Amino acid sequence: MSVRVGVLGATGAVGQRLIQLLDPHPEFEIAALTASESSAGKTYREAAKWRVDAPIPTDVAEIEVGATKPEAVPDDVDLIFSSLPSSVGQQVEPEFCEAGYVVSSNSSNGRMDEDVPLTIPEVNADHVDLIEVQRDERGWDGALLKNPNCSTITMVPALEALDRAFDLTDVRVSTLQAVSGAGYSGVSSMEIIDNAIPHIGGEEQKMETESRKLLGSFDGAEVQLHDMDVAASCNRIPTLDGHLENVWADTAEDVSAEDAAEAMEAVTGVDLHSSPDQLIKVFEEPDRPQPRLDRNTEGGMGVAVGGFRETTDGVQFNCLAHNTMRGAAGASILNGELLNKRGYL
Ligand SMILES: NC(=O)C1=CN([C@@H]2O[C@H](COP(=O)(O)OP(=O)(O)OC[C@H]3O[C@@H](n4cnc5c(N)ncnc54)[C@H](OP(=O)(O)O)[C@@H]3O)[C@@H](O)[C@H]2O)C=CC1
Ligand SMILES: N[C@@H](CC(=O)OP(=O)(O)O)C(=O)O
Repeated sequence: MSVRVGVLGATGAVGQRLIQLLDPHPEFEIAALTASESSAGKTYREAAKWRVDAPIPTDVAEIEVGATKPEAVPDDVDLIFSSLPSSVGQQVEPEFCEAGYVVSSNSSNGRMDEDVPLTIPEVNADHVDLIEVQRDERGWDGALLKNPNCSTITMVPALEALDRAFDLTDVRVSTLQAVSGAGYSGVSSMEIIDNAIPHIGGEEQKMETESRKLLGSFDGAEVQLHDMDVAASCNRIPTLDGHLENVWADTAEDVSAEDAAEAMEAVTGVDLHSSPDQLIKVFEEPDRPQPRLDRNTEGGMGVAVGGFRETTDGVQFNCLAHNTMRGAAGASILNGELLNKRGYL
């Protein structure tokens, strides 16, 4: 039997990706859509300025959009996906959890809260059980699970492979991020065409902290952050989708370029519908991965890496992932599948 799901922020850039991925999903059935007061009461077709490069699903198009509050969502909805602005998520996500809903959220609010699990199922699925601690502390029947920031998701699977084999000590990363990461009206064409912007508010700190939580260890009570040092520099460039990152990773154990590529190539997906068979695709060509050519690796749920070089204390490499698929909507859905499999719904 399929799980009835609701989507908060369903009309936005990430919300539309969620609809695209949920409509044909074998485990989930879309039962409720919400957005701001200005969209509430309209059909989804009227409320959403549909911008996905595939037709709007006809059955979803006729659903009436509700206000973003628990009373507007039917009680028989088992799982909520949230892609709200973080200032709105901060306020309403706890209200949904308190009302008994389990929420898989893409928004940045609360990601570093001590009792909120932050997961990439292929990397740290065990952290999901932090929900038990959360429920004890907050008295919720529902639960809140987060996926990380899109730039963080892009590098962490590769870092995890290196850490497991060679012990990471320091990570330095510089990003080239697509405009879709800022939302449809986030960066004006006059700002970004023929340009690069060396500032994305709050992004560097997210990469530096969320990566240490994801690679941290969970002992059943709390997550100890990984003790590696991470420093990031984030840049917006005029690509549409796909964040490309240049990473320098220092390790305690000796590592060659070949060893690093082999460790990453060996990473498989997990037994969840949206997890690819091979999580990390290694390119031999020195000029790959590239956003336009490689962002749809494994249907947008894979990570592409290449450009390996040995450095004095470790390796340098490049990595790329689709920021609204693996980096946002796909990540939330994968977390929803994890919640379902672990019996949290
Ligand atoms: N774009 C991306 O690649 C990524 C985005 N994110 C994060 O995901 C979240 C959504 O991003 P994105 O889809 O780009 O944002 P959009 O601005 O495109 O969409 C925001 C959504 O939230 C709704 N909304 C806005 N204000 C309110 C409110 N006061 N009450 C209820 N609903 C409201 C909007 O409804 P309405 O249409 O009615 O205004 C819309 O559905 C953000 O937290 C963002 O940081 C994370 C990773 C990647
Ligand atoms: N800041 C990211 C997208 C984003 O919204 O991230 P977060 O989920 O951490 O708010 C970008 O601009 O590409």
